[in-house]
Amino acid sequence: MTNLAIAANGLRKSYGDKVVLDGVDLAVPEGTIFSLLGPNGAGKTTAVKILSTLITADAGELHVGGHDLAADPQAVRAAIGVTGQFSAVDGLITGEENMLLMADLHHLSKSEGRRVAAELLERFDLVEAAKKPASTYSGGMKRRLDIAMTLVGNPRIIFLDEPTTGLDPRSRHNMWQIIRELVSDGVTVFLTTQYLEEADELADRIAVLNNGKIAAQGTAEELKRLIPGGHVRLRFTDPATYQSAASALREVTRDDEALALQIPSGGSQRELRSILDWLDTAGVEADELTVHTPDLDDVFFALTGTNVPTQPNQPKETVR
Ligand SMILES: Nc1ncnc2c1ncn2[C@@H]1O[C@H](COP(=O)(O)OP(=O)(O)OP(=O)(O)O)[C@@H](O)[C@H]1O
Repeated sequence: MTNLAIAANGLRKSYGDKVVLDGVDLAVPEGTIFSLLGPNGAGKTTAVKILSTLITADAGELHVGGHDLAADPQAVRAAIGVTGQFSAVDGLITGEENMLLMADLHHLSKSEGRRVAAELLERFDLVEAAKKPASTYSGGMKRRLDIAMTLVGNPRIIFLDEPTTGLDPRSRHNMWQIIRELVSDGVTVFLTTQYLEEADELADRIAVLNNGKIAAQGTAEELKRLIPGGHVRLRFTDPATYQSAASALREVTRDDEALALQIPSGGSQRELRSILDWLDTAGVEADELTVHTPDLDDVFFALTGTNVPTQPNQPKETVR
């Protein structure tokens, strides 16, 4: 059996009357990336704070790194690293000084601290900036420094709370590469994100948190299979043309308001060709044809009824 880096059973947390986590079960195998996905206020940060010992749960059996969270929080702390939405970076001192401070906190000797700091600054492409105050760093550089600081203690499990929120696309891709490299070294990553694309790219398993409960859990592919498949959408501008197309193509879904028809389709070339042939035979000429394949956005919407921001450069429909 695979060892679990993180295991939660029946995790509960309320603030006053507000139930934030309402019996959450999580299982994260060692050396994998797990993504907790949820809209704003779903309780992602609360889950991270509990699992990283910053706050206590009201109920639940929780193990991190094989240690019981309630009985041995100190051992959990020694096994983990946390990079939160609010970074630990001190802007008044340089990147290098931040790293050395971290090395001191981990009781490394002066020479060992210097060696580790130099190695990590190099790895995260911060050598040139190392002697500059961290307040002058870009958002992406600050996040990289933050992760580098987290790695000083050589943690086996890392919690990354929304690590790419606010970063530009290139810094986001850099961060993804860093996360992949961490996992290839055997580290377990627990990642929270509002970006479906990010979970899709990185995570071995994804859990969707909604209203304090896990709405669904699985690989990206498994989650996509939970919702109805793709479709071809035909849009018309002339109501009469729309009506005659709708009666010619009887087994399609109608959207009378939008003058649109939807034909179920997996989106393969073969299927598209046969749909086009069918339309030609029926004499249907739509003003617009779009192919829609289900993605995590659809899953998220179906499960939570919430739209979340996607990347602007990710068109999910191809317009002819
Ligand atoms: N210390 C606190 N006292 C009272 N309510 C709190 C506290 N911390 C969080 N909450 C509430 O708990 C809910 C979950 O918050 P949490 O920060 O875990 O959500 P999140 O999923 O991380 O959201 P975001 O993506 O906005 O960071 C929110 O409604 C929040 O207002």
